[in-house]
Amino acid sequence: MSKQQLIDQAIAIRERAYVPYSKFQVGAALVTSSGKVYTGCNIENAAYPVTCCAERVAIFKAIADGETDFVEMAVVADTERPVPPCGSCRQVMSEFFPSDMQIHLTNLHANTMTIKMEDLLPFSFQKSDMEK
Ligand SMILES: O=c1ccn([C@H]2C[C@H](O)[C@@H](CO)O2)c(=O)[nH]1
Ligand SMILES: [Zn+2]
Repeated sequence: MSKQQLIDQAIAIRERAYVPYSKFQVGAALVTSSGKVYTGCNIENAAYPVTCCAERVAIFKAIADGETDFVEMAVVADTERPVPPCGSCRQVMSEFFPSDMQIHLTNLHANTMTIKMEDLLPFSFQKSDMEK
């Protein structure tokens, strides 16, 4: 699975976004250590805050399927710059992704930025912070 193949999967699933409110489609594709790819699109709701972002849909699909080890992710939206994940998604990513995991953020013009988890959410609250 090349970086471009992963981005292509994110672009494809983006078409399934349920976005009657924002009309802003986002797609994500997540690779597990077992080599599987889990994809996600954003799913909105009439009660706006209930919306789930594409990144979390992909992560939660994988977790529910028993996959907990992740190696790479791609996220795409029709943005001017590579799409920046929201704060809630960054926190969920930091729960499951290794600090050196690479996340490819891109747009429909192939402007791509690859960033490590620890740089996407530095000084993040972790499970270990609750253990003295
Ligand atoms: O990285 C992002 C940013 C936004 N959204 C979604 C949430 C909402 O449906 C719409 C507008 O915020 O885009 C994502 O899925 N991922
Ligand atoms: Zn988000």
